[in-house]
Amino acid sequence: MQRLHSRDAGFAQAFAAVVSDRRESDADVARDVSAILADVRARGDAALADYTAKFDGHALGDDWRIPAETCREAFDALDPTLRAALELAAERIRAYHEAQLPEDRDYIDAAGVRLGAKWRAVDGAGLYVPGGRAAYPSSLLMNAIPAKVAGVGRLVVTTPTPKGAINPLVLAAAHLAGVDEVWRVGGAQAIAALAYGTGRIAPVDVITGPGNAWVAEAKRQLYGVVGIDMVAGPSEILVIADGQNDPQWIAADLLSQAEHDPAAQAILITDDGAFADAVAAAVEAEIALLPTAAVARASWDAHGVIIVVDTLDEAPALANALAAEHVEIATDDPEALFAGIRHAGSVFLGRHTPEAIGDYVAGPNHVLPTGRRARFASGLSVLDFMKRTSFLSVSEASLGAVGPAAVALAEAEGLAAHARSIELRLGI
Ligand SMILES: NC(=O)c1ccc[n+]([C@@H]2O[C@H](COP(=O)([O-])OP(=O)(O)OC[C@H]3O[C@@H](n4cnc5c(N)ncnc54)[C@H](O)[C@@H]3O)[C@@H](O)[C@H]2O)c1
Ligand SMILES: N[C@H](CO)Cc1c[nH]c[nH+]1
Ligand SMILES: [Zn+2]
Repeated sequence: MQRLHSRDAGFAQAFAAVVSDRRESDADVARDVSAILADVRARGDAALADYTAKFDGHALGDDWRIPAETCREAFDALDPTLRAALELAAERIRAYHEAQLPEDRDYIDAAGVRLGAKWRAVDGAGLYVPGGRAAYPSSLLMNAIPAKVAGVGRLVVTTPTPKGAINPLVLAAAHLAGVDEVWRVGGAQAIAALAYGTGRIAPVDVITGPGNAWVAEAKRQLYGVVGIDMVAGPSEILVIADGQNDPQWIAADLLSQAEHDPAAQAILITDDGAFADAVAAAVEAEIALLPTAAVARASWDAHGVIIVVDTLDEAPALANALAAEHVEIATDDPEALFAGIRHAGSVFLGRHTPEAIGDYVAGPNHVLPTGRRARFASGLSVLDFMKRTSFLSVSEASLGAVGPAAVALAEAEGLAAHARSIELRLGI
């Protein structure tokens, strides 16, 4: 962990280095991913099986696809408390995303031209559910429920099953969310299979979901062959906290994201130096209690940052430069700082809103842009599974009103056939 003070000489340079920290994807990852994508495109299922053996330690036999029946059985066998938790999460995620459904437009403008747009779902969506270091039934719900709400016809999940171990809660979530296909493949190779198709897996139109550096880079490289939601890579949290917080709570919040991945990042901004010390000590005490200590330790040591500022008024500008996936504001009046936050995947307001509540049950999507992409991207939504087709209808009268201007522009562009197609109808 590195500790900075905004008053120190050299802070601007040190902070710039934090902002440009390339945790997610370096040249090696990009090169390895492009080789994997090319190989899956060329060799299909054989390449998928090879990479699954290499990275997941699992030999695919006749068990590539998990039958719907197995998912239903996993759901039926759930412990009642876990089943209720999954159902609560699903209900809340569904309600939040139903409110995102866009409305078609159809109207006649002042010139008498009928104009509008129709929203339609994609035919097939590939939903990446991470599974390398942890299993993510919550990410299955976060992917599949918006896709269902959008009206996608075919929902295809890919998820790695390291050493062949299948997480039953992921299967139960697939049943609950109405997923059509579950394939036991992960990593860049799974993204390639979804984009190009293989002998077994038919291609999809859009790929969504989070993953580690290889998954995120594969989606980035394949954009254009398929649609993607955004690049949702290793998790990040920025906590802005005054000295009135319990240091243990804040330490736990920082570690909640550090434990995802050695490439994850947790940052604290505070205006209280003694509180910064207390949080640093609490992180050490909390890490010792975690079964995920090794990953959390690697992330905190390599990418953790504590920044002490003179006043929290400095925090929004720093937060906007970081454009973090998650921003927690733990103060009495979080709205005051929230007003200045322009770039963040999701913001958690107040001392009783830990980021982890958003990971599971709050309702907004936890698939969020990382690596400063919140400057231009948003969290996964129903709209990522839909596209808009515009339409127009021009009557003889309204062609008379707007047609001559189009003819003038076509002639100015030197495109005579364009001009004629309008002029002939105008009888010119
Ligand atoms: N941004 C978000 O919205 C969000 C949400 C949830 C999780 N996450 C992130 O998802 C990630 C989950 O990562 P994970 O590793 O547990 O699961 P994962 O499924 O994303 O990755 C596992 C796969 O990575 C591939 N891989 C691992 N090492 C490789 C190597 N050296 N070369 C090529 N491929 C390799 C393997 O194919 C393996 O199957 C974490 O980074 C977590 O922070 C992000
Ligand atoms: N924090 C992750 C997004 O960065 C989502 C998640 C799923 N399960 C636990 N956490
Ligand atoms: Zn999380």
